[in-house]
Amino acid sequence: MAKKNKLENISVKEVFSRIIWPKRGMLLFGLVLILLRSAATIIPPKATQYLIDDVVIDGDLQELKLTVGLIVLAIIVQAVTSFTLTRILSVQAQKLIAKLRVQVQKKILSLPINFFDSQKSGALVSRIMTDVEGVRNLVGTGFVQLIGGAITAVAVLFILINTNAKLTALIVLPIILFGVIAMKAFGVLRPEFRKRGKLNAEVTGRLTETLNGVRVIKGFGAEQQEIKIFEKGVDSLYKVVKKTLTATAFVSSSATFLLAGVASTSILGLGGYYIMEGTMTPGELFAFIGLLAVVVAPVLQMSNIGSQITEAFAGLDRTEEIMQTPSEEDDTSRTEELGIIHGEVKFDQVSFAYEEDDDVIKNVSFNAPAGSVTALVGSSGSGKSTIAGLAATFLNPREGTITIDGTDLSKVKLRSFRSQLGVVLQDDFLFEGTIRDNILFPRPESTEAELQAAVKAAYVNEFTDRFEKGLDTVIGERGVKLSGGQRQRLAIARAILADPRILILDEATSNLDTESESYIQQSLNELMKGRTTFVIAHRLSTIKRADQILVIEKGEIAEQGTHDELIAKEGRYYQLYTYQARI
Ligand SMILES: Nc1ncnc2c1ncn2[C@@H]1O[C@H](COP(=O)(O)OP(=O)(O)OP(=O)(O)O)[C@@H](O)[C@H]1O
Repeated sequence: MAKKNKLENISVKEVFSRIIWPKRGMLLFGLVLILLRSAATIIPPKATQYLIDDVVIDGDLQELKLTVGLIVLAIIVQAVTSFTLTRILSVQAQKLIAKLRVQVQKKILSLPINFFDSQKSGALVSRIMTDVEGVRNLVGTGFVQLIGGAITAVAVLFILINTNAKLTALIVLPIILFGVIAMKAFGVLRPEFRKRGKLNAEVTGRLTETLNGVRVIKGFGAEQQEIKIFEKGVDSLYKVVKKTLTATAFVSSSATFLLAGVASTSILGLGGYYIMEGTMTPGELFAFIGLLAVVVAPVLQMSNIGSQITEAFAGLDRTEEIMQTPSEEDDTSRTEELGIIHGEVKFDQVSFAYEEDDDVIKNVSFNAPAGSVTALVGSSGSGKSTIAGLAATFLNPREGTITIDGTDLSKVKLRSFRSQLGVVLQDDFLFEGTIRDNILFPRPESTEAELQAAVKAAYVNEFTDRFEKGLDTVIGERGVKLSGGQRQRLAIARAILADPRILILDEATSNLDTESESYIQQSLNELMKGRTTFVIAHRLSTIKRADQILVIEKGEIAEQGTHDELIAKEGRYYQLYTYQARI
């Protein structure tokens, strides 16, 4: 079951051990570069002090050249270290983002079907692509700058105390005040950043649905409705972003006001007075102000980085929520590895509920011998898809057992079962690519001969032969559009190639012309041959050739038998058969 939106904060310790520690070598190198850069930033003010107080006064031309040379060198070191730092750390951060995206996508694909029922696909896309981006602030320049900045600030503070303790005291108070403001602001920011991630996912999710459903929206002239919903979503997103911007701006401007404003003007005033008094040289004051900038710059930077890191944590909180959701395979009771199966499926008093205490399948028992075809018929909402979902292990019984060749399906390792399962659904999933890729996708390692055999068995070549590029024709948004019947045959070819022992078939209801219909029937016959098939049947021809028909009513088996038996019985099936043209 998907964990209900209860967000646990990911702890600093966890982030440290999982994200920062593995990159320690590179981060340490980054730190060394930062310290080197900091040392280089201290040189110009100190050298200038020497220049003003000694070199110029002494008129020593040689020393003047040397001092200016040293300043130039320091500036070059600053430039080179800054470049290397950004280059190395940012690239590493992007590498980590790529890795995390892969992990999150893998995890999401491992989650049970009911997780997807409760999530918008667009929202999941945003979780995979956007939520992990924040880590660039942890591994990128952010974290290292935070540490490096703090070390530099403390070191320079010592130099300042050494130069003039009283003046230094003047700047400590505003720095502490700023620290308090920043901490408060970050506390406010984290939930807001998290909310932003959630809203972003929601808006993206709805947008994806809108674009996918554009035919229905236009068909009902409902564009205005969608525009309003999107506007509302975007507006909430904007409001949250505004709030985070306000908090971040408040932090940076209070830093500018307290540190650059209050601290530096007081120093200018008091320092000027000291010069008049003769207790400080102009060079010392100049150096002091220059060094003050070296202290203030990382503190200012820290305020920015602080919010970036807060953002990173918020994103990781959301990623963590996904990573903590139990995967299908996490079920510790799934220990049995299935070998090659015959395919006998038995339902023994199976009940199932989507919502607690509301059984949609009640006490269903039947036996599907290996290689037999079981047709599920019944009115809409009676539970046909749910039974098929149970047989496919997409759902697990609440009560009762389903066995495969006598092994309890709920104890079986999913991979060992699903590798022998095939599903062909209504309006089956085809992706943009060639027809060949679409058929090969469950079994990419198949040989050309196997592929050709599947293509023939499903009568796909009947239409691909007419395409100039045959099986290599691109289909989808930017390629050839296939008709409903052609799509179905392609999906059938895919299933034939996969050669499953158990087949779940949700027959498409679309009306096809007689020629297409006959191709589909023949390819379905080919597909079902020798496989245990559960078919949610809409074609009379499929139902007639089924070994058994289960008539499902309100989650129960109302009748069971072959077509002839059930017609002779003149019960529910007979009614459905005679009153409805299609079942
Ligand atoms: N994911 C779900 N969450 C909650 N309830 C569901 C879910 N899927 C189906 N149901 C409910 O379970 C019942 C059986 O649905 P099911 O899809 O199995 O019926 P069906 O016979 O396949 O219907 P149809 O022929 O219309 O596809 C219905 O009442 C439906 O509303």
